Amino acid sequence: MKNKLLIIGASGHGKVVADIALRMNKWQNVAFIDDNKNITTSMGLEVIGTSEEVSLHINDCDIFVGIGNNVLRQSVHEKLEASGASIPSLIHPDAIIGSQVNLGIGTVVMARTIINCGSIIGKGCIINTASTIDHDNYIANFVHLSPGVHLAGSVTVGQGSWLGIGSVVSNNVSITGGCTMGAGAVVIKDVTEAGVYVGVPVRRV
Ligand SMILES: CC(=O)SCCNC(=O)CCNC(=O)[C@H](O)C(C)(C)COP(=O)(O)OP(=O)(O)OC[C@H]1O[C@@H](n2cnc3c(N)ncnc32)[C@H](O)[C@@H]1OP(=O)(O)O
Repeated sequence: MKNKLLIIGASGHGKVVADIALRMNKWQNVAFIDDNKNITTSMGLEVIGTSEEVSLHINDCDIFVGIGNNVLRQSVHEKLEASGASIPSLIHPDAIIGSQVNLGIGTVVMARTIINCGSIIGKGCIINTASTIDHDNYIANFVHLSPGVHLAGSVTVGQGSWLGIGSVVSNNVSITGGCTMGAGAVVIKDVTEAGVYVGVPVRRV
């Protein structure tokens, strides 16, 4: 671990990421990188350059991708990882993490989230505010669980899927990669084809 943290992305999601990093109190300095040259500060923190300049900071900073879009976050994260960057995981002090939970690098766990025992969370995931992941879930890489998502026991969510705000998944259900579940969706059976799903119970749109 380094004593500086650089967050790639200074807009909405990046700001929440920075807030969590500051509350963790592990880094002496937290700053942003952003490709919008008009943004010079965010959250009172300095924006020190664009993504082209990230390589200049790899030796002296931990680096975290604070980009909400799953595809873009995956692409930036994978380049960083390949270049040997030190990528932390970030956990809000008010999150509750059970025993035998594994969290991948580049994953952020936001306030009031609960992850119960035996769950595995991949890398580059967003476990957003007040979501719950019950026991023995498997969340693959680059998934976003929006605020207030509730996953029952033994749920699987495949790579890059995005579950919209307030969506709910029943126990033992598996959602394949590349899915979008709309706000308030309820998933009661396996979803085996990538696509956009909405409603209670979900239908593909
Ligand atoms: C901190 C944060 O902000 S994290 C981000 C949280 N944000 C969210 O959770 C947003 C989730 N996004 C949604 O729910 C979106 O509506 C999506 C992604 C599911 C669909 O968006 P689009 O692809 O633009 O679809 P579009 O708006 O054209 O809707 C297609 C159809 O699905 C319906 N639909 C869309 N969303 C929903 C929903 N959540 N529940 C029920 N029906 C829905 C529409 O009414 C429309 O139906 P119709 O064809 O009968 O008219």
